[in-house]
Amino acid sequence: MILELNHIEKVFGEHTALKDISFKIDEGEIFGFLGPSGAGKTTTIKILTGQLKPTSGQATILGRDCLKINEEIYEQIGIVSDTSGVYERFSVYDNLKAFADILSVPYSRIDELIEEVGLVDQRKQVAGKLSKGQKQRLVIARAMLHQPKVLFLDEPTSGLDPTTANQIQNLFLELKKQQVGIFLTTHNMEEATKLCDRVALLDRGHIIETGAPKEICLRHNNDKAYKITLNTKEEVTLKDTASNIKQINQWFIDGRIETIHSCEPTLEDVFINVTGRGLV
Ligand SMILES: Nc1ncnc2c1ncn2[C@@H]1O[C@H](COP(=O)(O)OP(=O)(O)OP(=O)(O)O)[C@@H](O)[C@H]1O
Repeated sequence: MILELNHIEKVFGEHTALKDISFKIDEGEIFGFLGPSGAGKTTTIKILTGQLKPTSGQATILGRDCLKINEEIYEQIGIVSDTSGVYERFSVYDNLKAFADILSVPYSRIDELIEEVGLVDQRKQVAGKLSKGQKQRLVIARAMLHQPKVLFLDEPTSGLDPTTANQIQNLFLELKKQQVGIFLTTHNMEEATKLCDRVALLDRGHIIETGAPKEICLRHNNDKAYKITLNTKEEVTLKDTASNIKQINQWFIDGRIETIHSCEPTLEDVFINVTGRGLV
């Protein structure tokens, strides 16, 4: 077990930011924490990384109480929160070298990582002149420098174009193969569906659903329906009723169906159905 939260509550003054939060993350698992702004995602990361004390409940990371995280545990944690902390005037290589010195990581690891995150052409470029996506890769490389067992990714692809976001997401899938346990917060349900083994949907400090993305969507597939494109290019959506299924069968027999898809809800639909509000 890499992370475990048991009945965590966090109260700020009059405001309860987290209420009865429990989940576990295993090695090689990507766990997504999905919720709109203010839901409590960052507060959870702060509790898990020992930056904030919970009001009640217990949090452990790599077998140690999060309130007692020592250097040995910190050396096994990587955090990607935003692009602050990058030395703008240093090159990509020198940024990583500075952190390698702090973390006593051999320099051979720097080039290995530069290659892994796809910054070989930018190796000598100053960080201040990197694109947003390149800078994010640098931040990820920095978080991976000491080969942590746990990685916290707080909105890691927010503001990136879809192609860059996709490349960065693939990097996380590579890390998963290396058995890194990843805690990912995002507003982006497509990202969560692509990356996460399990997710928790967080609404105003409460977990309202948890499970594998597909499992959650199927659990909420109450109004089963099919979206069909006919060979006349006409598009129809039919509910799963006996007469509609008969009609669909007939269209198949007559060779009239060009495409057919089931219409199960997305994670965003589930969130809206349960809370009445969107994820963003
Ligand atoms: N130090 C603090 N003092 C008082 N209230 C706080 C503090 N930190 C967070 N909160 C409140 O706790 C709630 C959860 O905040 P948190 O930053 O965890 O949300 P979030 O889900 O990370 O949002 P975002 O996606 O915008 O980063 C919010 O209502 C916020 O105002």
